[in-house]
Amino acid sequence: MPPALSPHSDKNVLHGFGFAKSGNKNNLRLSASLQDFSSYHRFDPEAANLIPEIDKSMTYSKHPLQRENVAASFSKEKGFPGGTPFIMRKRVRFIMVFLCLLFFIFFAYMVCMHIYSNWPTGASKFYVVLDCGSTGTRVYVYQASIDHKNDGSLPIVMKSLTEGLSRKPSTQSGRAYDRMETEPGLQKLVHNKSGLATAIKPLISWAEKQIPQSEHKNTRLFLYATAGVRRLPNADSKWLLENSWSILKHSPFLCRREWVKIISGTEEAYLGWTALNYLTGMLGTTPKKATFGALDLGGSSLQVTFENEHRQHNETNLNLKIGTVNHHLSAYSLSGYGLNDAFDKSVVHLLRRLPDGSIANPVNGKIEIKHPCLNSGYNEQYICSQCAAKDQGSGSPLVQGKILDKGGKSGIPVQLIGVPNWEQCSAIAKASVNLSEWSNLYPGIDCDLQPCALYDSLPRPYGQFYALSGFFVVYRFFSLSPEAALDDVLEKGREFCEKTWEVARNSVAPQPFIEQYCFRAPYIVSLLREGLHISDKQLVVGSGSITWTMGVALLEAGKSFSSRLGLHGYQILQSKIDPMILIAIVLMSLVLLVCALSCVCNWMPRFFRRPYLPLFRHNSASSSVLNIPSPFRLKRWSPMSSGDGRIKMPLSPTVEGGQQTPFGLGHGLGSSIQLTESSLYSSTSSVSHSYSSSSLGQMQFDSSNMGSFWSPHRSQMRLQSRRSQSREDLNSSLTDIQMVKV
Ligand SMILES: Nc1ncnc2c1ncn2[C@@H]1O[C@H](COP(=O)(O)OP(=O)(O)OP(=O)(O)O)[C@@H](O)[C@H]1O
Repeated sequence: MPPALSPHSDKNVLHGFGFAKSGNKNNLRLSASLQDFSSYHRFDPEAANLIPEIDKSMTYSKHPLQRENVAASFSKEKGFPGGTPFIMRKRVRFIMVFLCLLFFIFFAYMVCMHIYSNWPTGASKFYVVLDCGSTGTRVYVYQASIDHKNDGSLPIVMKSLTEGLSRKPSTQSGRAYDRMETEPGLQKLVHNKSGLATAIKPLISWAEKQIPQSEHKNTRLFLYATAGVRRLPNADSKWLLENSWSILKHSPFLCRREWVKIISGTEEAYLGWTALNYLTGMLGTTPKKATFGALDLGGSSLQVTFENEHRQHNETNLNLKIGTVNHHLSAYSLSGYGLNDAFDKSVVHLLRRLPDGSIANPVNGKIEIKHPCLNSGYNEQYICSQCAAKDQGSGSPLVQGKILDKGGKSGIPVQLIGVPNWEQCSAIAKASVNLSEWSNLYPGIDCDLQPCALYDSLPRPYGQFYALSGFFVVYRFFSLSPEAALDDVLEKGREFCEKTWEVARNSVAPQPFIEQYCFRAPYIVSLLREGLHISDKQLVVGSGSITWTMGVALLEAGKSFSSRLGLHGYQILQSKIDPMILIAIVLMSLVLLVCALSCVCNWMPRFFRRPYLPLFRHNSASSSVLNIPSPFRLKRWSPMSSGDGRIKMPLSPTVEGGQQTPFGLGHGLGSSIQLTESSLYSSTSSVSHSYSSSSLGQMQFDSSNMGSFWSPHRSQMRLQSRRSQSREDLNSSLTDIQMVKV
């Protein structure tokens, strides 16, 4: 107990409330609690212009001691050696508080985000993606959910729903893919409303069955068209998209007009790459792992995507940020390099070599083409899509006119006759790959010297690749394992070509394009080796489940989950915080909060300002207004026992006057001490903490317990009834209390 505040001091009695010396600013400052400060800041003696105002307003201003006491009591220069101006100090304090709170908010945010992002979420999201390819239209349904694994991988689980689709081995089923699809591709259904509805509606109905009905409304539906629709005239593709939208807007799913569109070759490329690297566990991992390049071979185009640190080719560059990881991609699409288009090119190639007369005078009205990649005995009509294309040399059409066959295929009908010859077939496959055959490039590209499927402006693929879609289809057709070498493909292709058409057709399960596999075998080998300069060592053949549609769902799910968590680009979704660091952050934020509250004690929650928390009260009595090291200094509180065994409290008038403890807990023991202090101290506080608004507030609480000691005094009643005590009230209270004491 500070001697200057001792109730036993004569000087204290003389000066009323323990202000031992009018000139002792230390002691005087001790008498003011934290709560006083902001209420009485106008008492600052350094703020000269305020003093006359104070003098005028204060009822006790004529009392020299009190006047001096007040001035001394609120002089803060003790806390700031050098006499910093009050406004400056106020600003510093404000900035400190602001910084503390800022840090506290930041740390609290970090902790919340960590907890929130690791919170197991049962909720999953569904996505429906319609892939309108050149070969057909398919629907994919994905279910996405969050799953935090501790291996640094992306915390999104993407599941493809395939209920009702039975996957059979290639010997039993010709269907290479595990998907719901309709044929032909949309590009063959221009201005055919009923055909379009037949192509789309069954897919939507199937998707509806995959997803719980309650989720239909919230399930996003996307229709993305690729190469087949991409190469249509603008008016035709527009018609297709508008009419597709008319069907889809009536579906139970959530669909917008802008989600019904043609995606560019580059988009298709990076979406496929995203799906591949997600499924192989390479996407967005921390630390970053080497990703796989993707070779996605469709019916019409080939998409090439790989991570490329050398970014000299701007038009193919793409920056993809997944989680905290940046991926610099090269992504491009080679139109006309898909399996179906490549076979078409082989027909064009042969057509070009026909004598002019055989085109001008077709046999029985049909142009006959002997194809070295067709089995003997094969003799079928074929609609050549590119035969009506302009001859690159002359600029004139190869064949005049264009017809639509029964299936809606547009092109020139030709009669294909199988005349198998493996060497010639391999040469035609190579010609289909060589860009100089299909462009005005001169001189032609030497496939041994440079990747002859690529323009100079396109970056050469490097690194490890997954060969997807069409590559997978060919491998599956020949029952090759994913590890099989390209020479194995050639071997199988040669064997297949040597069979008669009858034998060849019956050697596999019924499926489309059986006749083309004799060509497809040397074609994919030539495309990889000569067109792209990719060797066996760089290659793995991927499964049919890896499609760009999963990339759509994945990126959508990423957006949706990260925005739900208030995060950006999965950054925090991905971040892993060590539990020890987390604990440190929690502690740090609490310390900062306490610091902030200490700085502005008036902001301290009322709970902490209650007198039954002796720690705080005592502190305020023993420290200066501005120099409070810690509000929680328990050890400094020590109730004293009076000679008669009752509890004595510092500065307690009850002690001096031999007053009984209001709760009758006269024998202060153990845990009762605080309670006793709490009730007793209210009287004490009204004296020693006479400027404390919290004390005043406390007095209100304690009045009912104070019994006769306080109740007769009008001033005390006033104190009890008003929490926000004005200065005048306070002064008059002080005067009254002084009188009581006397
Ligand atoms: N279910 C299937 N069974 C057997 N082969 C198939 C099947 N679906 C497609 N194919 C073959 O695989 C090739 C590639 O098909 P895919 O679906 O990947 O391409 P697409 O999407 O139609 O083409 P693009 O993206 O160029 O428009 C097709 O040309 C076809 O020959």
